[in-house]
Amino acid sequence: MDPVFPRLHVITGARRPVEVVTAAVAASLRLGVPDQLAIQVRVEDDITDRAAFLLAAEILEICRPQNVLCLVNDRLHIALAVGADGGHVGADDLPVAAARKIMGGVVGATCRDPESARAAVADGATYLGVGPAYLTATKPGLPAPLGPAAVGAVAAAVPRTPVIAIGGVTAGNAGELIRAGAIGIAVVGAVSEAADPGAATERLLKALS
Ligand SMILES: Cc1ncc(COP(=O)(O)OP(=O)(O)O)c(N)n1
Ligand SMILES: Cc1nc(C(=O)O)sc1CCOP(=O)(O)O
Ligand SMILES: [Mg+2]
Repeated sequence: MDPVFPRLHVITGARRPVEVVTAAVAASLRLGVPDQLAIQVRVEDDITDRAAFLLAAEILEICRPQNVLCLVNDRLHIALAVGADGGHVGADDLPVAAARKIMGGVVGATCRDPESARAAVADGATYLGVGPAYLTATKPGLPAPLGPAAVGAVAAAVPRTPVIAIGGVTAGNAGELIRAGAIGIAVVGAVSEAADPGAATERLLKALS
């Protein structure tokens, strides 16, 4: 497992993504841990590639000078076009092996059980997003929450690969996911919906320290 793989992944939501990313990056700098933060640019499916490209390019410009990892969800052609550090794929996206073929950098893969986790790692995944850990209103249609024990079972199946727990994660429940075996967490609402996204990022980073 890479010891410097970021432990807090802030995923953009529909609301004020650039403002949220700016605040999150600034918070990581205040705490002196920009290498512990990753930003994942995630847009809804009805957003055009052009708009997604422009957003990803703007967000990469905020992240790169500060050594904050910048990933793009789903649209690996956009990750490559802007020169992001990598991308994240799930069941409806490019297969992990195909993503690995075209992406030299980080490839994240969504997995919900030990078997698919082992397969994703064999196919070249750098890290796994495992969830939903808890109930979430951010993405409809997800399976029932796994809870910390099932997240831990996935992590135990791939001991050399960072597992990032996602879905309903907050500063209050992050600790039990880490104790269960996740190396980190990914959040949308806990930062995007916060009145103060910078303060929310600080709370999450402190919960992981
Ligand atoms: C870190 C992380 N984990 C899981 C996901 C979900 O990816 P996916 O299943 O492809 O769903 P969408 O995000 O594309 O709707 C993620 N994005 N990040
Ligand atoms: C995009 C996404 N994927 C999930 C999965 O389990 O695959 S949960 C999720 C949404 C995470 O948002 P929030 O932090 O607001 O719960
Ligand atoms: Mg996807």
